[in-house]
Amino acid sequence: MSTRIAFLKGHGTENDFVIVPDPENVIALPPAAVAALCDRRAGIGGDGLLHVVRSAAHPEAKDMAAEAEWFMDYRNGDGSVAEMCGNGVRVFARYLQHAGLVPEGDISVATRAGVKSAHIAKDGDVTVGMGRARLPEGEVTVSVGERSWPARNVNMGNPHAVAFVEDLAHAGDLSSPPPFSPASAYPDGVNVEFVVDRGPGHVALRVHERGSGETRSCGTGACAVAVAAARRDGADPVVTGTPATYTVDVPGGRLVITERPDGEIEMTGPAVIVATGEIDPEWLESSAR
Ligand SMILES: N[C@@H](CCC[C@H](N)C(=O)O)C(=O)O
Repeated sequence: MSTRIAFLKGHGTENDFVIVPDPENVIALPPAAVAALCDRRAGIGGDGLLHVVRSAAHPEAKDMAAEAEWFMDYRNGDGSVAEMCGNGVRVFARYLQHAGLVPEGDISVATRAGVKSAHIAKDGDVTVGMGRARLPEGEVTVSVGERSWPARNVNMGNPHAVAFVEDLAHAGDLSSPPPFSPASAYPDGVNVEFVVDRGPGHVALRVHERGSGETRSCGTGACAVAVAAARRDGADPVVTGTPATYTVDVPGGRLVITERPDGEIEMTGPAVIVATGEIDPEWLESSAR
């Protein structure tokens, strides 16, 4: 009889993940298997999957092993690979603490977008050092039905288009990717955030995530939104020397994002482990065919 495979389920502001601990990187997780695990009817269900691997055991993370013992091999719900997941890093850190693999306090996590630092509070929030935003030049437009909006191109390790709208309902059905132009702005697809103001330093978003559809939160998206809002509001902490903090409401909760005078972005929010279980390896193998 083959060995059963452990999994956990977790979420951060209701961006939910199947967590598969696999320290030595021996579990086969081709895109079809990931999509089957993330399927909400025929699988466990999740917006994405966190494959937990020792950095030294993963070809994409070996070079980061000296700085970070654990690698977040992140996959979208459709099985595609993404560079980074902000809510995922918080949940990943919470899992490591929950499993006794790291102490409370400060840890490092290797990702495809580099090593991220995380501060874990036992029963509270997790704060992640998300690195700096890149703001590629050029005008971008996103559309939903008959409506179009200018969008800010913000790269948080993964690509985002941030559009300020009058009403979040105008974003309509976000299950399919909103069209954007020019196509050259995002050769690998994009996560699209629609944003409204809620008050000074306070915004709310809806998001279409590349590879997952509309989700109830996106951590990198919230960071991209905070940076786009700051620039729109005339604030650039690197220039002014004053940090810019935005509260970002997402359908699944609230994140607080601060851009510091050195350009580094910090994201704080919840990270919850909700269940543990076992995957039937025969089902997993057949789902990959
Ligand atoms: N939910 C994530 C982002 C996950 C990756 C994204 N869908 C992509 O393809 O870039 C977050 O919290 O940042």
